[in-house]
Amino acid sequence: MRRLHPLPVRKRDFLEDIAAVKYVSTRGEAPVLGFSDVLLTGLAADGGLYVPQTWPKLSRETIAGFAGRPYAEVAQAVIEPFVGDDISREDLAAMIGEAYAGFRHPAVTPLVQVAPNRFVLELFHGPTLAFKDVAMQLLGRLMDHVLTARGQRATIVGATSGDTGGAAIEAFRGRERTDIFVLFPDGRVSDVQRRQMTTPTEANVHSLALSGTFDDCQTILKGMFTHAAFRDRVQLAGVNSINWARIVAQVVYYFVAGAALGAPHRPISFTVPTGNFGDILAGYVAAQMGLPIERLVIATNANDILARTLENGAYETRGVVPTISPSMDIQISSNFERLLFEVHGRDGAQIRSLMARLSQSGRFELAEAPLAAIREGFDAGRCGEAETAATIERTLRETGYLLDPHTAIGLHVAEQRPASDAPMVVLATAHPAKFPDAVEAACGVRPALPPELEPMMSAPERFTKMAAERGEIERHILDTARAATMEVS
Ligand SMILES: Cc1ncc(COP(=O)(O)O)c(C=O)c1O
Ligand SMILES: N[C@@H](CCOP(=O)(O)O)C(=O)O
Repeated sequence: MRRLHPLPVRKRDFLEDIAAVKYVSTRGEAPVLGFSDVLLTGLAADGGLYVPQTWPKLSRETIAGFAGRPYAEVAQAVIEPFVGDDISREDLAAMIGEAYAGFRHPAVTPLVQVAPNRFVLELFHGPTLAFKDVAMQLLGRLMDHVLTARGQRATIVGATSGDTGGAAIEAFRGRERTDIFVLFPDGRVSDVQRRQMTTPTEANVHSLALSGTFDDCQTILKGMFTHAAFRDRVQLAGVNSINWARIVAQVVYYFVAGAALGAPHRPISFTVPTGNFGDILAGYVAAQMGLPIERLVIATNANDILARTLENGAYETRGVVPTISPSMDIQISSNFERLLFEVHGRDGAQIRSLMARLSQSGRFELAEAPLAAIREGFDAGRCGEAETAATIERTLRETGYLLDPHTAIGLHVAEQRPASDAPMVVLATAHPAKFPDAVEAACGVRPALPPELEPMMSAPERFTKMAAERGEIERHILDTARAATMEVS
């Protein structure tokens, strides 16, 4: 632990726009809320996702000034305009300082050069070795802060394809005001990921292994949020990237990397291993705030719905295929809805219509103009199983750098891109030690866990196996959650 004291707080006048931001739903029919309410609400009551009414802007001088500054200082400048007056500047600074003090690297998210003009942004130095920690360590503190101020409790439910679950449990374990339930697809996560969810002994932690895929877990979760009686009775809150606070915390590292590589004086490109579209959406937000981004490149595994959509304009779900990058085994990318909202002129009615078509027929077609608007900022590429393994092996052989399978997908897709003067940053979303079997099979090297995580590999596991059936899961939560208070229909 390096720093537990609040950071020195800078004056607000270095921001162009500090007005308190209000949030609207992508489906246009939920109440307009402030930051703290959005934080506790998760999914909007109309099934949409909250986005800020306007995008705060950072000046070029502010962005240039981020170069070489401590991570926590940049985080304060980027996050504060989204929080507004809901949380005091001093409290926010203290929470940011604490959230990143425990990271294993002093830079929090260091950049590593792997080729001329190509960099890996290591996002895995948090407690559970995944990029999720960057947002989740702050989210746990923010929620606790708001719940304490309001004298409330909450029941957190999260859906995970492997990493969100462990990071959320780590952030909320033992917290007095929350119970946390994590739904994960049984048999479809790595041993390390499963043990991060099943070995914590705190009474407020509940891991549920569902027979199904991540998409089943996420659909059940969204169903709970639109089941008003259940939602109210357990005081439901969410920690997936449907929660706007998750996205905001992930915007920070785009600015950190961009400024380190010369922004705003030159544009930067980012390739992002993508599943639920939260991480790359944070890049889009950074661009809206003023970071010059040349391209945002979506990298997918065989579950390539987003790559297909960019190719032919049809967003069409297919069955989830298990891969050696299990955290990206996702076909319904929740946060794509936030981008759809932007490219449809923020028209909630159009988003309701697209989402209704998706739930009725598993597909919708994008009109020409919104598709063109998406293609203006984003590219996409896919990487198969053999290419993922080959990228791990070749990168280790040629550079000595050991990739996890998700990051390997990003690097492979980045390598296929035409040459450009803009530096390319590949987001390294997980530490290779989370996927030791896949990494060893690819390159013969078995990455070791940091010593403090070793004991969990032989600790007893505790989890409940359940069918992917929302009613049964809701009953289980009602029986177990300490925040449940009244009858539900
Ligand atoms: C290791 C890893 N890489 C990439 C992703 C995809 O990120 P997102 O869901 O934000 O698109 C995930 C899961 O979210 C992940 O855990
Ligand atoms: N890949 C994620 C899936 C959930 O994504 P989230 O960012 O919406 O929480 C995981 O590892 O659980």
